[in-house]
Amino acid sequence: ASDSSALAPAITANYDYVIVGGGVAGCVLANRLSEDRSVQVLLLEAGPSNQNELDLEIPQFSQRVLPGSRFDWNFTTTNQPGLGNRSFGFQQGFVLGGGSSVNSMLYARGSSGDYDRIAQTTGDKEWSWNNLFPYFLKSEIFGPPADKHNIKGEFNPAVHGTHGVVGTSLPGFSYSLDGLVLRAIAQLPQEFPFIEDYNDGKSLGLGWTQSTIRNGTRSSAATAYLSSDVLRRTNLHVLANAFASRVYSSTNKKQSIDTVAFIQGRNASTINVRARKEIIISAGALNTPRLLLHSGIGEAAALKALNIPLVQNLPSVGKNLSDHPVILASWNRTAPDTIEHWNPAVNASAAAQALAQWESNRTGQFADGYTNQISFLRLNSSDPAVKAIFKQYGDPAPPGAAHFQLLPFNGGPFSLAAVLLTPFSRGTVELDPTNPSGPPLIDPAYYSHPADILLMRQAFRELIKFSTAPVWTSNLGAPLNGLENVIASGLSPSALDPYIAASTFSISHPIGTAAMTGYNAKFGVVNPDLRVKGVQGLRIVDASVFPFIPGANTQAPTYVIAERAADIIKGN
Ligand SMILES: Cc1cc2nc3c(=O)[nH]c(=O)nc-3n(C[C@H](O)[C@H](O)[C@H](O)COP(=O)(O)OP(=O)(O)OC[C@H]3O[C@@H](n4cnc5c(N)ncnc54)[C@H](O)[C@@H]3O)c2cc1C
Repeated sequence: ASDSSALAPAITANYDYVIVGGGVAGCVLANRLSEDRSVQVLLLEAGPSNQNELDLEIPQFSQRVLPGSRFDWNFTTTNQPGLGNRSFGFQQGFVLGGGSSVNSMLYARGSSGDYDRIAQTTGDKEWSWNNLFPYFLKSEIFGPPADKHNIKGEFNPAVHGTHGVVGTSLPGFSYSLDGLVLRAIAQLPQEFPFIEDYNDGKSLGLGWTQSTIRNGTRSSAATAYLSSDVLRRTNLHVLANAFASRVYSSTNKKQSIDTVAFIQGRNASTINVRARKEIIISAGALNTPRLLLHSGIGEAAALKALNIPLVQNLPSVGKNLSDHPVILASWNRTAPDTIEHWNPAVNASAAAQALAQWESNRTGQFADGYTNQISFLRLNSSDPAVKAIFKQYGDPAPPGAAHFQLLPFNGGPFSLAAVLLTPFSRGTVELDPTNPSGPPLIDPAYYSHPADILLMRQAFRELIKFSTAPVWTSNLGAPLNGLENVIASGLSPSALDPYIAASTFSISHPIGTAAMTGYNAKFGVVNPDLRVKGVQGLRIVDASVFPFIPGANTQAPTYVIAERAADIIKGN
């Protein structure tokens, strides 16, 4: 299954394009660039193949793939002063398909303002929502849910692609919780309006989750863009278990990058491949800056301290790391259809039955994702506390865009997650001076900007408001894990802030560490055409190029960046 030789024929010394990283962006590029059969494309992926891995196919298994599995890079953050000095695992996909092979499959594009802001700040209007919209449709193939229920009123067909490759669909298994959530928003329609489709670029409210699931099976960048017919292209070479350690120039012009050094498998010797046209780094927001720094592209002083010869002084490499912090609030809930009911450790026969059903026709509980509703919500700017934050720090969301997301999880206990979509804090990815070739130092710097704790407090207050809808009175039990004290305190900052610090974790949406800025900007890593500033032959295409974190789960935005990048590279 994860035999890389099944994917790749013999390596040669030269290709037209060498793509480093077979995740969301890398798979898109491998597919689109190799559509031209006259060019030779090599895709290098550090992790194993995704093929024949049941854990990566069954949607409901997404939560058991990570953390700490062989499909995770197993990174850890540095100690976070904003979180009581805790550090924790920062999950990233280590497998063909990258994050999309292991993630929670939520499909969300963000608001038009997320993209218009990129267009504005980079001076390239082609990055605007209106221009990118066709690329969303190009990448997507929207299909029926696993249970084939009538989905009229649950989405807007006008904003979805039906001829693309990444499968998307609405929930394919219903739970008693679904009815409770809908009743809760009907009881609090001002704060939590229903939205038919949150993917039209402007919708705020709570609606049915769209997930990257097709025919009851995870649709990842690998299954979608590297399907068997694409892998049969003789001009596309996909190599798994191939870790790129450096990009460099084979000539005496050190800023003309044309070679990738990589190692395939443990203890293997280094292989060098040349790209006749260009090298594209798509290693993700944590590994892309790591590879750039190892290649001498980064802040001159930091590289000198590490004895890495300087190729290009770009102080912004590894800076501007942004991520969505998330906190959970949980209550006791007993119901016959919480997810635990199908957990093999809790109910082996129900789990075996669900597996048999999934194997026979790709339906049932295992064909569904983890949360059947999703929301995109703005903080209420007429609330005095919110007003004060915006007055002092500015409104971090583009006009009409969400500040936070609430996600209900059908567990017993029942949990509500609050995700801060618009953090001000910026962190870093650096090489570890004590072990430069080891894992990078990842410092998301949560709540290092004073506004973020205030914003998270407000998001949490909204979460608690949601939990006061009358429907929950008879359907939820006691609050858990210290939440009872926070509620008893009337959500006072002295109780709330320690709760937030203790329960914040990452939703694994890192971006921004090789940010795109205008051609004449004094900072940033890539130009609007995604070429590395001051370097020839090298482009970056992945989540690291976002200058601002989108107000959405980050895979759909990354798919669209990569689709447009493919056209830029092909000169379309
Ligand atoms: C646990 C988890 C849950 C998530 N849930 C969601 C969700 O529900 N919805 C959503 O929209 N987003 C979600 N995301 C985020 C989403 O998956 C990412 O935003 C997306 O994958 C980013 O794409 P990328 O191309 O930038 O990087 P990735 O998809 O991470 O791809 C990078 C690839 O490069 C490879 N690589 C790295 N370094 C090297 C090297 N030196 N040599 C060779 N290969 C290398 C990696 O192994 C990886 O396969 C989640 C992510 C995780 C980890």
